Amino acid sequence: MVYTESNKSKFPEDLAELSDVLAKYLGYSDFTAEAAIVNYYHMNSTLSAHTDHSEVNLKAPLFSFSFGQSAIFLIGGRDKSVEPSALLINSGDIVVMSKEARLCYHAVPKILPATDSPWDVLDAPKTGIIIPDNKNINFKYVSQSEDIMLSMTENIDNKWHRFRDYIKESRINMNVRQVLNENQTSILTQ
Ligand SMILES: O=C(O)CCC(=O)C(=O)O
Ligand SMILES: [Fe+2]
Repeated sequence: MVYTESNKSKFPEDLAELSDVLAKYLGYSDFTAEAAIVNYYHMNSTLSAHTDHSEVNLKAPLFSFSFGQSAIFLIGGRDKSVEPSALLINSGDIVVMSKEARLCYHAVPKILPATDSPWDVLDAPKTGIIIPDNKNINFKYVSQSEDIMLSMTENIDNKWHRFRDYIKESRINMNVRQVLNENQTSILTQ
């Protein structure tokens, strides 16, 4: 069993908020972000062909957020006889695996150097960085929005270089799923 009630923690509020905004935008009004895998890739990392089938709810879409270096993403069919298509995934791209694609085989055979490096923008003195005014945003999941705004500002001012040095040679993928069916409150009562 991949998912158990005895081994779980609270889903991060900011990622829940981001997933909710995307779900609403795409028309998936019932989507709830309940589990996420964070994949860390070095330049020589690969992820072999697999399907994501451990969730109780296999109808809900899967949202895949990518940052940093680029990747070749292969997506095939429900079995390995289908020849896959290749997509180039760049930093900031979101792959949505929904409907037929939800249970298709996929893989990451290659990480490629990004041609664009948006993380360097923060080296320039405060150009292009707009911290939104949280008073005008209605958050659904984020409870302490002031804290998030504060840590964003602090990270930009003091800690950004650490992330920038890391991401120059890495790719981070956050793979968000709904686990339970609608009206289901725990993994035990399916
Ligand atoms: O890194 C990616 O783009 C895909 C990751 C993935 O397929 C997974 O976590 O199941
Ligand atoms: Fe996957």
